[in-house]
Parts: sequence; C-alpha cells; structure tokens
Amino acid sequence: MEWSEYRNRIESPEDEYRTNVPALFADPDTFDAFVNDLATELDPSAFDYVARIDAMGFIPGTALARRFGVGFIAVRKDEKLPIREEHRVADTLVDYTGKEKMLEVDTRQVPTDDPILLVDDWMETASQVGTAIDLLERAGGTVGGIALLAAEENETTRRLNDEYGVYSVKSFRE
Ligand SMILES: O=P(O)(O)OC[C@H]1O[C@H](OP(=O)(O)OP(=O)(O)O)[C@H](O)[C@@H]1O
Repeated sequence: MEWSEYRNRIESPEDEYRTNVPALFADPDTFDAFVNDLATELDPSAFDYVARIDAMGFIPGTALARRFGVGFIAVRKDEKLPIREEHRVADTLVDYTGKEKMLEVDTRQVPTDDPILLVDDWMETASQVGTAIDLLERAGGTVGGIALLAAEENETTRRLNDEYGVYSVKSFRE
C-alpha cells in the first residue's frame, strides 16, 4: 500500500504533530496491507521469535508472529510484569515525549540461541527500540531485525539499521 494511504488513515486532525496509529488497525484492509507489507520485506526463516514493545507494538507484533508461526516476547512498560526481581531486566529511558519511561523483560522468555525480530509501530529518537534491544541482549537474546510502520532517519536509526536491519513501510528524512 502507498504511504499516502497509510498517512491518510493515521493523520490526526486534532493534533497535527501526532499520528493516530490505532486508526490504522481499526480498518481491516489497511491492517492487512500493513502486515503484508512488512511480511514481504522479511525472511520468516530468519526469526524464531518476535519481541513487541508495549503498547502499540503489541498489535503488529502479534500479527507478524502468528503469520510467521513463532513465539512472542513482551517488552512491557512501567513495572507491569508480575515477576520476581531475579527474572527481570529493566531500564529507564527518555523518548520523543521528553518523559521518562521504563521498559522491562522477563529473562525466562528470551531465547539464547534463536534470532528475535523486534516490532514496534514508530521510531523517532529510537530510545524505546534501543532500550528494548539492550534488555533483550542483557537477557541473552540476539536481535536479528527491527520492523516498524515508520522510522525517522537520523544518526541513531541509521546506526540501528547498520547493526540490526530496519524494515519499515516508511522512512523519513531528518
Ligand atoms: O523513538 P522514540 O522516541 O523512542 O519513540 C517511539 C515510541 O513512542 C511510542 O510509544 P508511546 O510510549 O508513546 O506509546 P504507546 O505506549 O501507546 O506505544 C511508539 O509506540 C514507540 O514505542
């Protein structure tokens, strides 16, 4: 699907600086097109797990994981995982909002030998994606790619692309 069609779907008349990504998921044809666009860019045999960032990343991440027939790893926000400290890796970050957030992973869910595809909806400063990768690696995992609806192009996202491979429907210039 052309980016203009996605953009029309997610534009927010109420706030021109933000996108309404849930509106994309509400339309079945656009949702299918998004998952298809990502799936055709990716080699399913290259990934044994999909990790998804809470909250919007859970939606395309789940769809892609089921498409590829692989398991899920949840990267959760703000101490929602009901697990003991010994099983948790966590870190704080400041993302595009300027606010501090926390991501956490249950280390028992992270495979040590199988490549992981990390999925989210959007990457701007890449703080959330970068922190999620760090947590997965601290848990012993290997990230083999990053899949998104849209990725801004900047020094950080270029480095992530060089290191892990970024697959996105839309990449923006700085
Ligand atoms: O590149 P960054 O600066 O890290 O920003 C991108 C992140 O921000 C959004 O999450 P947000 O926490 O705003 O919303 P959500 O919980 O609804 O996914 C988006 O889903 C990405 O995870």
